[in-house]
Amino acid sequence: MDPAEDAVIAAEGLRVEADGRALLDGVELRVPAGRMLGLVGPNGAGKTTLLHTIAGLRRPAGGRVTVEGRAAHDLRPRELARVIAHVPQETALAFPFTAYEVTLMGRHPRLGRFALEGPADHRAAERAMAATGTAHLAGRDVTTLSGGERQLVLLAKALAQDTPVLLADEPVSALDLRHQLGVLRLLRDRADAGRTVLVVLHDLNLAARYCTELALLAGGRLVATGAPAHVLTPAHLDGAYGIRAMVRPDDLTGSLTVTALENP
Ligand SMILES: Nc1ncnc2c1ncn2[C@@H]1O[C@H](COP(=O)(O)OP(=O)(O)OP(=O)(O)O)[C@@H](O)[C@H]1O
Repeated sequence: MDPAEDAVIAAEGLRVEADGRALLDGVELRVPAGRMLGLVGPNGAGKTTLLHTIAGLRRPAGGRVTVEGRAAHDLRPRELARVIAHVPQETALAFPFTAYEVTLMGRHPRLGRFALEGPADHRAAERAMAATGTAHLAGRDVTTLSGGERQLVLLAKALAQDTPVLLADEPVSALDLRHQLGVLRLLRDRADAGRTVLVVLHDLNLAARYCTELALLAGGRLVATGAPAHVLTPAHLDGAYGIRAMVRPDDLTGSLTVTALENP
């Protein structure tokens, strides 16, 4: 991440606390447009907390985080939703809307007060469902969908929102292999088209393969940021996860693969 480039997402000395404990401390991050940043790190490292803070759901206790130059928690929710789409880690859906209605809700921040969706909104929803392979679920009650189907519909909703910034918290955690690759390709294509994507991933091999850069978080602090080859080193992985790991380029994809070894 070149500090000279304009950052769409920027964190400076970011500190977030809960119950007097630091969940994030001294986080420095700059993500320019056109990048797909993979946020990786062990359970409880602070990945979701960082995503929530960028999305304005948490207020920093120190430092600052900005999106397109403005602090997310200072923006009104509708304003914010025109800039950031957020795919949450939790995919539970309480109300029996259809998958199409849920996807179309992604358009609501763009509508005027009391305005109804127009043809452009319906087209955006249909495109998002086609892109996520969920068109066949359009008429289904979302409370009856499988975990993976729900995850894809929530991604469709975020895509329909059509924002310059997309935050996705473990968006492939419930997906089969084909859908994992499809979703990560979709996110990478959006980044390559000039949007900014921040994605939390546990699978380091997929992270190395699809992300333009990685940020490795542990204990609320950034261990390393930059190109996958800079971040995914045995020393960093030992420091963050406490594992011994081999890191090699994959013969077929050329991207790095991490093989974690059991402790002797
Ligand atoms: N509201 C809260 N009050 C107290 N502690 C919290 C709160 N929210 C999160 N934490 C703690 O902050 C730490 C970071 O949580 P976070 O959800 O950001 O981790 P994560 O890296 O996303 O983890 P995972 O990979 O398990 O999803 C955890 O130890 C969690 O227990």
